[in-house]
Amino acid sequence: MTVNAETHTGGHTWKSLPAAQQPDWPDQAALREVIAELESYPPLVFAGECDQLRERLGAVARGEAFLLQGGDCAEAFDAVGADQIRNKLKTLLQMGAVLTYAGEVPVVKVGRIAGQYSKPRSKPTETRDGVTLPSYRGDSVNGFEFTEKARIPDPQRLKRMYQASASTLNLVRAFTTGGYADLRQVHAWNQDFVKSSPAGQRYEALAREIDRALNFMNACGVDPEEFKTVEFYASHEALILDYESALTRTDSRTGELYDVSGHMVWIGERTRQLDGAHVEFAARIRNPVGVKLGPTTTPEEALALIERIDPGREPGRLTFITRMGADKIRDKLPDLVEKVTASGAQVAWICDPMHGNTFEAASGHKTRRFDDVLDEVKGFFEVHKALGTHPGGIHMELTGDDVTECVGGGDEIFVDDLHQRYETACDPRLNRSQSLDLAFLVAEMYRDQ
Ligand SMILES: O=C[C@H](O)[C@H](O)COP(=O)(O)O
Ligand SMILES: C=C(OP(=O)(O)O)C(=O)O
Repeated sequence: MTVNAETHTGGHTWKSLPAAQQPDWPDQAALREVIAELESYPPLVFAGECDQLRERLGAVARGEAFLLQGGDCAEAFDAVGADQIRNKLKTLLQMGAVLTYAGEVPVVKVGRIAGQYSKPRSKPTETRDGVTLPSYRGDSVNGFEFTEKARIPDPQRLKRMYQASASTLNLVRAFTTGGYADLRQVHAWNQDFVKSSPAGQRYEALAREIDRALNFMNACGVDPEEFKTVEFYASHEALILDYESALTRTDSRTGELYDVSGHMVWIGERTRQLDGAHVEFAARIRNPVGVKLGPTTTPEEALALIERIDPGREPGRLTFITRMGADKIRDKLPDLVEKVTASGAQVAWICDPMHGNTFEAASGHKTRRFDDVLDEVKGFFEVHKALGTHPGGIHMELTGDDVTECVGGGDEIFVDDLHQRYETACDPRLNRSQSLDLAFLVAEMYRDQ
């Protein structure tokens, strides 16, 4: 990986195009200083790892693997402690074990982690009790606290984003390669959970089966190294382009540009304009790229996105993350999948059953019903089954903590419970029990497919 005068030129072509959802930084000179500093920082990931993930996602696109992508809606600078990171990872590892064992499919594990600090918003301002302030846009931009001072965009926060991402990634790497993610730990991941939750008990039964399978293999003299560590990748929305392009570097092996702020980045529903800066940025980097597709997406737009971002039609390069809403997916998805498939492109199709199913409860909490989330995933599987295409994975907002942000699930959360542990800075996440419930149900759907 080299950083030289040329490094960023190819990564700057977005600058002449309209960029949606960018902060209104009040001090441009301060922003320029921060960008220059970020440009001197070392990469957070290695370009070769991005290539490896692209290959893994190629298997997803070809129908040979399943993507589990999940984590916080918005990571927070004050939540980078070991317990919080371990809890998220543990939940994803447990979901991965369920999907691999019960779904009988290799699972590619990607966190919404170590960089998910920036949020696009529906409205630029928020009003409370007659006071109007700029909306919170993620810890990378401004503070969550509803005060004038906190809500002023501060570019120094971009450096904190880098530091928080680096610390998180460091711990994730330690956990996933240092023994914690060894498959023999399937019970340990569940220890604090087994007694308190039906999902935990169901998981324990599955973990016993995995144990028996491992013991059997061991008795046969097979003890694969692959079971001792886990391949785990980091992803986030590439929203704040000044940050992303400051971390875009020329790979010395290939001379190509990589956004080394994470392994995979995606473009959101609000920033996927074909003539916009985000698509231009994504087209220039070699990382695997995701694009969110909401219910208004036309097949022509999807095909144009493929032309821009994946002109070489390389499986794994482009992942379409559909987020239609449970009530729309069965209507809207078939045409997209059919026309994209007919074009010969091999994208990975992933279902985000969260963002199309948000509503405001009477208490004022933004929430989602577990049943709507499940229904969107069901619709996703139905559509792919009818078309003979591959339901490639799920993209979830979840946490390892026992929060009360989404209603329903086996260990049911009611609307009246929402206030108890509502901790998200933006959208509601499934808690650990709801996440595991969902993993079991998705594994069944996958096997039935
Ligand atoms: O996480 C996604 C978006 O940032 C979020 O859904 C926007 O929420 P808002 O409608 O409250 O702005
Ligand atoms: C903003 C997000 O989603 P979308 O772009 O689909 O609304 C998100 O996933 O954080």
